Amino acid sequence: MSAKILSGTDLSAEIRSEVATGVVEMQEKHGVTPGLAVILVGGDPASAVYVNNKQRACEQAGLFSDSAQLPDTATEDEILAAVHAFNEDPRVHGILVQLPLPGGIEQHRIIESIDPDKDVDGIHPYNLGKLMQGRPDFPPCTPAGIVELLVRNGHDPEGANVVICGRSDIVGKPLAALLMQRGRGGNATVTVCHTRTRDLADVTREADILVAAIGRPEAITADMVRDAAVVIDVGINRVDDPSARRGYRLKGDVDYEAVSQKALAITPVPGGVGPMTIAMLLVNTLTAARIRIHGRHHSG
Ligand SMILES: Nc1nc(=O)c2c([nH]1)NC[C@@H]1CN(c3ccc(C(=O)N[C@@H](CCC(=O)O)C(=O)O)cc3)C=[N+]21
Repeated sequence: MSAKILSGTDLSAEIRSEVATGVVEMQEKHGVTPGLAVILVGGDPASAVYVNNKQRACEQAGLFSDSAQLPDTATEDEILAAVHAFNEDPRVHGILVQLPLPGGIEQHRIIESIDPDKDVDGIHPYNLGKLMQGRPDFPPCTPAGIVELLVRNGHDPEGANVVICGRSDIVGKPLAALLMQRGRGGNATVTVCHTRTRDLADVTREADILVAAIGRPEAITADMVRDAAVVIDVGINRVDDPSARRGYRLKGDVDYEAVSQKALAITPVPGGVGPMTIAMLLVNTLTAARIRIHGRHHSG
């Protein structure tokens, strides 16, 4: 058997065009153009690629976009000042601070300085609290993208055993919360695995839906996957490849070749979860603009 490929490239294009329609409607009805600001600290080339992708996606969907690029020597106060400036900027509805921040910066202080109404990443404690209560305004982008990939491809997590490998604040933990909540994309039975999990393969083999968010290339091998499982690969590992255009290749956290022989469906890397993350960032930015216009209760 060869797994069906769940294309994030295709679905993200669909969602971005839905956002574009929403943007035009908002401009016509309210004269408002939703805007996103990205703050990038330091010169990590991978981060710069994502920031460029985000800005290009904004422009294509008709959103306003701005960015602040600070050197990796930036102080906490300088980063706080950049956040504050976008908090006060009326053209900006959403703010994303690219993580991780350089060592020595108190990441939580920066995140907590973001206006929760502009926190389109959904990582401010206020928004994470609402997520835990099953009423998120801004579901974190990568988890939200994974839920859309599942639901819109006919793999509703309701009643399924979902195993998530990885417990980060930005992927594993919020994804578990989304999948276990009541309502659309939820009602799953969720297990979260991590570096201290005993007999990991015994746990992953129970998964109807397996999510790999580990950050190590090909960590999930075929023997860890149940027949006909749906496999979601969140990994975006750069591995050296002198024959590649850029000198590296992207590899997921899943051994794609072997696992796709066994799975029912699988996301590729690149072209899977990555583009979905960006699409959901635009969705959340449109939501943030709606909230500014109508208040938190009518944000849909
Ligand atoms: N506050 C915060 N929020 C984030 O959402 C966030 C972050 N920090 N820090 C870094 C990670 C990573 N991330 C990606 C987004 C898009 C692609 C993406 O578009 N990937 C393409 C390929 C990109 C390439 O060619 O390198 C793909 O998978 O097809 C990848 C990774 C968001 N992140």
